[in-house]
Amino acid sequence: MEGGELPWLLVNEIGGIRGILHSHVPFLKKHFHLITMKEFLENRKDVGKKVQAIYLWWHKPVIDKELLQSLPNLKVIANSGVGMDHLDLKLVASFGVKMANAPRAVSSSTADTGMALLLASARRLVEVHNISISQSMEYCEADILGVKVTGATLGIVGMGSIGYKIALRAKAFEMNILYHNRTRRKVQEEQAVGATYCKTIDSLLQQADFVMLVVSLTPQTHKLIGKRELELMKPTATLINISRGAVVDQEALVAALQSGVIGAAALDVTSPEPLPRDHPLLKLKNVIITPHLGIKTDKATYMITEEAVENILAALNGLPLPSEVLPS
Ligand SMILES: O=C(O)C(=O)CO
Repeated sequence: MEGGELPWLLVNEIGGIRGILHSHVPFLKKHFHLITMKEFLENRKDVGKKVQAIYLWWHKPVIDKELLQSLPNLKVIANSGVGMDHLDLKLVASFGVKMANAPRAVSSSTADTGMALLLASARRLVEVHNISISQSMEYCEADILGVKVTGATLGIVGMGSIGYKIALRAKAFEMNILYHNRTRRKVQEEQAVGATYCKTIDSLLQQADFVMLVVSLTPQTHKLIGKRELELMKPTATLINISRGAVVDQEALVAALQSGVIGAAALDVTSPEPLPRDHPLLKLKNVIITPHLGIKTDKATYMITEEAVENILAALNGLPLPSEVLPS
């Protein structure tokens, strides 16, 4: 690829499972000269000097010391999502490289995914769909009673922009909303969505019919929900995870679901992703698993690319990045 005066942007690949979407390429090409990892690896020395930015799509390419050392003019890495747990922020910053995520583009679609899982689990949509398309016509008589969402209590763990959008949606479903967050939201913000702050996660777990995990994965939230926490939940409660698989102790979750410690789980994220085909979670009737659907809508993914471009251009022009992420 030849690229006039445009800055060089490295992406993992174009298309494929871990590649940027074909439909985003014309927009990216307006601003950058695109280089794939394959092209970079074929001519590491010449290409490496030219790359000024990386756009990470679904956590790829992997950013390690070796790659950073091969890109002496790299200024910025933009991530196609909000979670940055796949990046060693301190390492990247030590190379003088700025980082940005895409919170504006992500929050609504991820909140929709959370609500979709809540509703699908409550009304056992996957189970009844499977019965409906099976040969058996006796499904009307089957004992498939769901959980009433209206009036039920939702506990949101993590009240950032995604958590708050979930609360907005849950309010429309007339749910009682509890939340736990490192810092309490302003009273006006709580009132706007009718959410009550729980100082401890334990009290939220004890009261909620649905617990929705929306925290970032950090050393503090790793296995935040383990055996003890699951045992605090109601035996009828549903755990919904749209954050990261490692926020939950998965072995403890399997045991809790098998023994009726909790009622059900709906998981958009697991550890690892995807789960091995023989994993016990895949065999449980009271579990719904989606493949990290998160932001995946046409509009949201396009907005993510727009947000990434905005951040990259700001960094290359020496301006403040709209969604800069700093190492903590
Ligand atoms: O934004 C992210 O990090 C996501 O995982 C969205 O699902």
